[in-house]
Amino acid sequence: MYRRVLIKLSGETMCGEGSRGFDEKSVQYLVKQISQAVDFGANIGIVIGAGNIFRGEELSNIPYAIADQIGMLGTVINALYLKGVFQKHGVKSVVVSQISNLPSIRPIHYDDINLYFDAGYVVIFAGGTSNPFFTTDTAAALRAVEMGAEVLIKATKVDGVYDSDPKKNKSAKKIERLSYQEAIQRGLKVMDMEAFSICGRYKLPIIVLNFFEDGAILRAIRGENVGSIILPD
Ligand SMILES: Nc1ncnc2c1ncn2[C@@H]1O[C@H](COP(=O)(O)OP(=O)(O)O)[C@@H](O)[C@H]1O
Ligand SMILES: O=c1ccn([C@@H]2O[C@H](COP(=O)(O)OP(=O)(O)O)[C@@H](O)[C@H]2O)c(=O)[nH]1
Repeated sequence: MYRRVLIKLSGETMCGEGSRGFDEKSVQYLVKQISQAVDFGANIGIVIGAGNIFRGEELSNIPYAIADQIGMLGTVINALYLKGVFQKHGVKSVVVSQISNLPSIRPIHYDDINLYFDAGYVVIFAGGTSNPFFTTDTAAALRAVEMGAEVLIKATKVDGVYDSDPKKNKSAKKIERLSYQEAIQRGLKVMDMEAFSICGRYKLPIIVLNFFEDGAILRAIRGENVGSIILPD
């Protein structure tokens, strides 16, 4: 089992695949998946994307750096939304970020993160890496290392790593176990190369699983075989 886990959630977990905004049923499902992990006793950190609101690449009429800052603000919106629904359902959480000092957001302090976990809070990291030109996959890898996670779970729309994009190639084959090096060399685009590289450097395992498979996150945290795992050689 894993005791300390960083879960990367796509923004689309807020609304359902291919949709936009927030959908009550999707958010209920999300709260259920995270509650299961919290009730199991794991320390949970979350990095959430903003694909349900805005991705920088969607705005081609303004400079990338500015579009990406709008994207990062989207992650702050999602983090606060998540905190709100967690609160409603009795899940204790704290939002931390370096890019926003709103009344419900705290700055990131390493010492405090341990205190939050000791007190049973879910820690939601908002604002990506704080830098344009990156994505929340890279933010997830950085925050996972910073919070001392034992594993990074990428909860996404496919049930693992394939030899090519399974959404585009129906005969793609699943790879249940691989190394960071292999993921980078073969250009497997389920995650950013920067994220693979950071996790590889700090020997942090990555599990890629299907968020829409009920209970998959909990099973992965319990140490069961779910999705694909990326490990050192
Ligand atoms: N080799 C691969 N194995 C699995 N998925 C892949 C691969 N290459 C591309 N993908 C695609 O990557 C997607 C996950 O990445 P991304 O869209 O960034 O997810 P998220 O929105 O969860 O961050 C999958 O839905 C899949 O279509
Ligand atoms: O460190 C970061 C993280 C995110 N973003 C911006 O925020 C958007 C939303 O993040 P992401 O695409 O990772 O969301 P997801 O696909 O996971 O929902 C990105 O498209 C980028 O524009 C950024 O500039 N720097």
